[in-house]
Amino acid sequence: MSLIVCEKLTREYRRGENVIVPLNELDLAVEAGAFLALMGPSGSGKTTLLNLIAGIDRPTSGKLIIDGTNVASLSRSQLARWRSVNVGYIFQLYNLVPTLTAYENVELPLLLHRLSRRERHQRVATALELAGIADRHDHYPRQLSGGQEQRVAIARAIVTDSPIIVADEPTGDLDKASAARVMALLKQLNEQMGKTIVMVTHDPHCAEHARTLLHLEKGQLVEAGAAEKEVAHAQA
Ligand SMILES: Nc1ncnc2c1ncn2[C@@H]1O[C@H](COP(=O)(O)OP(=O)(O)OP(=O)(O)O)[C@@H](O)[C@H]1O
Repeated sequence: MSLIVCEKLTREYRRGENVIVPLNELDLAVEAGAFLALMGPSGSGKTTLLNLIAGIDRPTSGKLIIDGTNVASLSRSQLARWRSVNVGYIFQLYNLVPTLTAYENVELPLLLHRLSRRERHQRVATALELAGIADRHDHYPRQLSGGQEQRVAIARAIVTDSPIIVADEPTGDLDKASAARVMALLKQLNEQMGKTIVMVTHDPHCAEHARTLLHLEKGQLVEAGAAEKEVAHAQA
């Protein structure tokens, strides 16, 4: 069975008389271990889909089954708990807490888990090490470059060892070299640690690192990309 299954997944927003439908009866299956890039024009529903998969938002209708759990049926507190175990989120602008050090930012998601201080320390140290940013553990976000901030954010996303990582334009604000480093890191997490990654990107160079490429338009998947991409990888 697929790890993530969307069936007629729909999200509507109502503003007075107006109804916006960023996701419109979307069907999608993502296998465990996939590295999926989502592309599409602005407003096509990419972030909306990511937020639903991450359990930050809830669908208006349709099914969203992740690892056998019908995420839409969970209560708010169950969803928060589910999210803290299952999904790490990487944002375009990092979303680090400015008053906390790199170490403390990475430690934050673990405070929702029952762990001893020692276990927490081990996990934070491992995540910082994996993200290649351990030497900056006591720096505050303002003392870091964008690329370094994003690596701290990646450490925060992996510290709970969740099986799924979602990333919303993770290199959108980075220079070429930092972007390449972040993409190499995501690839490593996918290939060596088996993380399932769903990434939104506008950058074709970024999308090339993924194993499957899907296009969204007006809240629906449009064919093209996926099959070609799979073939290209198979032949590589
Ligand atoms: N909370 C909200 N309330 C009302 N409308 C929303 C909300 N969130 C998103 N939308 C609308 O849904 C549509 C899709 O937004 P979404 O952020 O998913 O697009 P996107 O494909 O990620 O775009 P971009 O590439 O510009 O980030 C947009 O028209 C947006 O204005």
